[in-house]
Amino acid sequence: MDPAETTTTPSLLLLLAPIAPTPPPPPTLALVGQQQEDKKHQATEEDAFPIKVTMLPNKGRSYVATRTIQPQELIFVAEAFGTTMCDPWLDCGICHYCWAEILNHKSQIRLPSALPASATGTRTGTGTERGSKGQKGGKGRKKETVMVFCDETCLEMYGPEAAEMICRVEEKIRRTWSDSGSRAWKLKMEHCKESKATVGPDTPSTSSATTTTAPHYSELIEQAMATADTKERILELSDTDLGLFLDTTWSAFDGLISEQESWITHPTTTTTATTKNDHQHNTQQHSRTQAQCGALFPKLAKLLLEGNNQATIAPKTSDDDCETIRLVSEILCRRQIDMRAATSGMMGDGAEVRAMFEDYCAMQSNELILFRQQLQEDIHNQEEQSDDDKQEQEQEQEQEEQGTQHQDHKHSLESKHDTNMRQWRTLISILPNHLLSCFYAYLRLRDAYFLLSCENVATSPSDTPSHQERQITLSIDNTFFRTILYREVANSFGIRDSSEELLGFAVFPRASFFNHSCRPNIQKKRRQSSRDVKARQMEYWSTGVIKEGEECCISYGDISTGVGERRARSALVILVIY
Ligand SMILES: C[S@@+](CC[C@H](N)C(=O)[O-])C[C@H]1O[C@@H](n2cnc3c(N)ncnc32)[C@H](O)[C@@H]1O
Repeated sequence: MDPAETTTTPSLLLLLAPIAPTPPPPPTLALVGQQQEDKKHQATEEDAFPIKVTMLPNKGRSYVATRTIQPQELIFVAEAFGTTMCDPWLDCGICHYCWAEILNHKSQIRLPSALPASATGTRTGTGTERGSKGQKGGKGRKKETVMVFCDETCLEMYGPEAAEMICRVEEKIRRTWSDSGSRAWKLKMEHCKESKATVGPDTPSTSSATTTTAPHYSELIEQAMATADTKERILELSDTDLGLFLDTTWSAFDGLISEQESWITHPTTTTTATTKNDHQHNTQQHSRTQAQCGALFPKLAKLLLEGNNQATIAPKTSDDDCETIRLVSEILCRRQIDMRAATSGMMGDGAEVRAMFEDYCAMQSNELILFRQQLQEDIHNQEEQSDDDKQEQEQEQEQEEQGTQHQDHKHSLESKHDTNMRQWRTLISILPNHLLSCFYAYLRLRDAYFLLSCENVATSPSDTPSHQERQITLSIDNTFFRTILYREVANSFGIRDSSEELLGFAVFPRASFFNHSCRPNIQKKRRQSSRDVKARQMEYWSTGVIKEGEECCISYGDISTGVGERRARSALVILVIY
């Protein structure tokens, strides 16, 4: 974003309902430091933006005062970039945009996820009494996936296309994964024993036809195992090496999923199957229906993520997963909408209050720290196992090793694919359980996006041009997913209502450079007014005099508050806003 634009464009939000005092608009995070330097030479001291980002020893980046800040000064306003509502509140009269309670308003907008493909946007329904907060969790989940908004203003601010897409993603996930047990679909993996058999309508039936340029997942698995092959060795890796190890492992997982997707995208597939016993080549024709595609991923998850003795992976999509998935989807939607607006030069007012995806990416990632913490916990839990368990495990391990040796003997008969899967299982057995849960959430997300993209391809010709213009298509790879996930866990704020009920989480990139202090000199305050778009914004006020050069800190609240509230955030600091 052009810094000049951030200081000259008036904020729509501020114009609509200004509050006093109005602070100077904050610049884009990435430009904060530079802009403050520039401002020093232009503005009087009182006008100068009062804080800048500085590196502090052992604390990383932090906001410090660029001048004396008086008590009760409004430092800046930030708007949530990504939000996610806790599952019980999804259809309980809380506006998804401004978080206001809208029980008594009659203009709720409901967005059934099963919109016809030709729908031009949203369906406006009449507000109903159902969905009061009192119903929270009481009557179970309704079949309809909805997002409710105070009125069209809130919906428009949120983005109707984003809301629609998020509903569709969620419904896909819940439908596809809920009855996985009843489906009887055989994975291609079970048929195709050639490690690199390529799929496609015109693919010759030989494994040498592979055209992949990226390393095959088997190479990536080998690469990861060569870096570290036990939990303890992983813990010894430097930050750089651990980063590479995680990149490689996630890319291997991506490769395994992509192989399945490429198989589905070509409805008539010719594969070469080499059986263990007679090495005969069989050509099989497969036709994939939507239902079959939908059934593939739960099977894939079972195949890929089973085998870790310690794994406690939920067989169904959990509410926690859905919260994470909604947040990731919202951020991806917002990114696409912003990119479109930037391309068309229509960023609109309020751009200086709003954060952009680049601001989100500038936040601190907690991936490495979280990984190490979880691995240490896993090791600690393992050590606490009773001697009996250990003995049992040793026996199992012995048998496994014997089996492995036996398998090695039979290596010439074993397919390359079986070997790959064995290696993959060995790799995931040394990963923390929490990472496997992340793999699950990622798989669910990719699955939903993939199925939706199949639907879009099938239905888009009948769409109106205006709908196509606004339509969002989501796709994700592991890098994007991790960028979003591990920044969110380190930086999200819990959003609470007046009775301190946790409604959901939101990320305010502008506020992400505030470090924690038990004696904070900055206080955060959510704009509360009902049906006011500003309710999605956060204000940061000084609590007393802050001298030039002094660090500006907020209180992250009771650190233990967040633990257990959300699996994805376990063991992390949760910023709590009242
Ligand atoms: C919201 S971010 C704050 C900005 C962060 N320092 C950065 O460089 O992006 C939260 C992270 O900052 C660090 N942090 C926050 N408060 C701290 C403190 N009082 N002492 C040391 N580190 C702190 C921790 O790494 C924490 O996970």
